[in-house]
Amino acid sequence: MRARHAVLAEGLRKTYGTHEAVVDLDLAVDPGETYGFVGPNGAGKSTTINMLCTLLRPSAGRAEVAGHDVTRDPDSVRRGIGLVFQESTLDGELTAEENLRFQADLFGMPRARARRALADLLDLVELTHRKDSPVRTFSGGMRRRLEIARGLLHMPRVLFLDEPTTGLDPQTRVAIWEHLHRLRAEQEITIFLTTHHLEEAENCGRLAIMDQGQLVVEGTPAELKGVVGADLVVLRTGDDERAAHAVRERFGLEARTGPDGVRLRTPDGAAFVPRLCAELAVPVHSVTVTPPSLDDVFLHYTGRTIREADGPRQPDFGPRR
Ligand SMILES: Nc1ncnc2c1ncn2[C@@H]1O[C@H](COP(=O)(O)OP(=O)(O)OP(=O)(O)O)[C@@H](O)[C@H]1O
Repeated sequence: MRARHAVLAEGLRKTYGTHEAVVDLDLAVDPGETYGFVGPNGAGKSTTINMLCTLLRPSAGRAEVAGHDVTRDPDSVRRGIGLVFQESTLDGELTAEENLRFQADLFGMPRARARRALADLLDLVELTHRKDSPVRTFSGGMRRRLEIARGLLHMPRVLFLDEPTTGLDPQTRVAIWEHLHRLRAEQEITIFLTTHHLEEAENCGRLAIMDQGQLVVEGTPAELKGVVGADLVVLRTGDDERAAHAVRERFGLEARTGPDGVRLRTPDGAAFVPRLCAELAVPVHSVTVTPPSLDDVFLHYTGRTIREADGPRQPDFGPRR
């Protein structure tokens, strides 16, 4: 029988001495979901994933993964999950195929089944043409794809990915996500990942924002952004002052002029723009609509931007307001 939840945690806690790394965590992830754990460095994401993967014993509370209790039945949990860690654990001297075969042997997979699974997975992550090359000759993105394939070799029900695209360039990040979406659709597995890249979190069906060991809020990216509020609409017009005045009078919205044009906020920018252009009586040269970002959500709930919480980092979340 299939477990009702792919991942379930109740009052899960991890304490290191007096430091509470994870505090009374409750969560439930359905089979087939892509669930993201988002938060700055030190939020407790890896500690949580390690408890769920049976690599770390909880200090209190309980968790079930793929239908099995992580403390009472860790072997069954391990058989039901695949893992991709932040650091590469591939052997650079072995070829892609040898790395996978080594893993299949570890799992005691019968040869014929392993051969088929291996060929299918190399195909899925588009590495068949490089299967005989030593992994040391692979790019970062190729290695990560191979690691994902390796994590899937024994056909787990839940794939855990700790920071799946950290250290990869934005194009490679997008490519990895194309693979992840495809494999979720083709293999119907649950994906549970941690990330502190907010743009990556957009790929998840549901997100939990974590800060200082606690789950701050949970929801779909759209729900979370909806809580923060309105889209930003920026108009370039023939007469910005007149346009701003008309927006205030006609639509009752706050509108300000600035070097980039007229700025206003409204809950559904895309639906509002056609009406605005039709009724404004000022020529509109261009319109941009920017939805609230997940960074806005993080700020809303924690009082800090994720970058402030993280310390100095590269600006990789796109434009901020
Ligand atoms: N073995 C340990 N001993 C003591 N403290 C630890 C240990 N492992 C983690 N911590 C602390 O627990 C907290 C949570 O760490 P964790 O690695 O889970 O965070 P994270 O959200 O995964 O961060 P990152 O994105 O940097 O991996 C941090 O304050 C960390 O310093």
